[in-house]
Amino acid sequence: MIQDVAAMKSAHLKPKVAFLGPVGTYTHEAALQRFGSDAEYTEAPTIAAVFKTVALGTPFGLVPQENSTFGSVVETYDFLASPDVGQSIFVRGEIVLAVQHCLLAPKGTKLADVKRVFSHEQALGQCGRFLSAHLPQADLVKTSSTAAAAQALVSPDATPGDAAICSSICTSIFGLEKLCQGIQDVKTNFTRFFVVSGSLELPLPNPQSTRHSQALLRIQASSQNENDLPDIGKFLQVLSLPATRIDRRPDLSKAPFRSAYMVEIHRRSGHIDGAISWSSELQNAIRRVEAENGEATLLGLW
Ligand SMILES: O=C(O)C(=O)C[C@]1(C(=O)O)C=C[C@@H](O)C=C1
Repeated sequence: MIQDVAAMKSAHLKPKVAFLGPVGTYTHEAALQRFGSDAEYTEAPTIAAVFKTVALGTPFGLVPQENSTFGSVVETYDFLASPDVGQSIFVRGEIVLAVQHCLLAPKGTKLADVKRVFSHEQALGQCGRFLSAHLPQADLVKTSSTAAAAQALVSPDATPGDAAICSSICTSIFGLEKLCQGIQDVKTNFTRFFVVSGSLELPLPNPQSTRHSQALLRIQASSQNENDLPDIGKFLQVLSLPATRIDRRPDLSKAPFRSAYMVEIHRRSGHIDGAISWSSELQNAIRRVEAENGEATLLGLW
């Protein structure tokens, strides 16, 4: 209890925030926008490591959730499908960032010299048309983040002809040269990030709103009914709340081909000031799913 109070106070004064590193990723930029330059930042090498760092006690974390061109970030949803989320990690907010990708390479490299392009699979996907039009022969190498791709170009393993797709800021961080900019397929390209925390109660610094109107639930078939294919339509019907998106990942805790559905819910606007609280509304909805032999877990509230 004393520890909880201390954690709350320190989260407020100088928040500790884990992000997908190294410095220079879009996630770092989103974290700086949300928590400011005074926060104490921890670089995590992968998205899974951000979640784990938060589960182990770092109060906040930032993970990419979806890109407006390439879609859901699979590594994030794989973690949201796992039992840790909803127990020791919760989604507490979101932030949207405009993403303009650049092609960077060591000084002196020309576009015609490029043989390998390093980047996060999201960035490679968002620049698919540029890559097939300008570098159709290049090998595409997936990295854990865009800044990790830029870092690879200055590592001892780098070879001439290596380039990276990443943010413009990596030019100065890693001493690289910009070969092209704005290379993503769609000019207006945005990524949405989730703010995650180890508890639903820990106060967020500079909260965007004190009234929660969004939530994330994970819906699965209950363990007793593993052999029946669950009727997700039925679960959504009894949920009886506006579901604005559904993502599906394999449910690794059950039989093969079973699903975990991550369902984003918005509170009906007329209810925001209503007598029943948003979390009570959600608890009632969770009970209705359970009455239909489903399992529903609250993964976040913001
Ligand atoms: O690699 C980064 O820079 C990230 O922050 C990850 C990430 C993602 O996973 O979507 C974030 C924004 C861009 O869409 C590309 C990559």
